[in-house]
Amino acid sequence: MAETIRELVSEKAVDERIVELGKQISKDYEGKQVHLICVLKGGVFFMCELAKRISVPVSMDFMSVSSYGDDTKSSGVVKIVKDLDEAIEGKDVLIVEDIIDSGRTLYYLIDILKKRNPKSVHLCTLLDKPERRVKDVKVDYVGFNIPDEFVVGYGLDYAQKYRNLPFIGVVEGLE
Ligand SMILES: O=P(O)(O)OC[C@H]1O[C@H](OP(=O)(O)OP(=O)(O)O)[C@H](O)[C@@H]1O
Ligand code: HPA
Ligand SMILES: [Mg+2]
Repeated sequence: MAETIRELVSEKAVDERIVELGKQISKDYEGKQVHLICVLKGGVFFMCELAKRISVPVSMDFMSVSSYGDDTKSSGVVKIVKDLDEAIEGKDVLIVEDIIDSGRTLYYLIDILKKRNPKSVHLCTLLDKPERRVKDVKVDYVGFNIPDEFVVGYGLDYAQKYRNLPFIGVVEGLE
């Protein structure tokens, strides 16, 4: 069977939810500057759209990490592939992710970032799959809770494809 994409969250619903999240974040960070940290590559579409909807001052930085599953030697530990350009000491950091699935990536990343003495660290994700959680991660802002299905679009890929879809879809017809 050929791969097809079934829409799970429409473009309109994603866009509207991002506006709401931007309003909530602007309220919560009133009087502060929020330092957005994008986890590449998946977080990039969401972070750009979210940043446009935040009305307090925003600065941005980017980080790339590689996660290793249970079947590899490093037992789920995250490795930094591209580090941040700037120090985060004293900053109000908001990590922006496309999805929290097992929680492994963020569990390790939050630990790494907290050691750099930011003023605060919070987490915003477009999608959360709570059923799949292996590592406990506190998520402060969630766009949508989704069921345990493999999703693509809005930054999320399947074998590097489909990141550019403007909606969230489920890949069907996988072997
Ligand atoms: O909660 P977890 O089980 O750790 O999964 C979530 C992470 O996995 C995906 O990234 P991936 O490592 O595939 O890289 P990408 O963003 O470049 O696609 C996603 O963007 C999250 O960062
Ligand atoms: O459902 C998913 N889709 C794409 N990438 C992912 N990384 C973790 N979960 C997912
Ligand atoms: Mg991915």
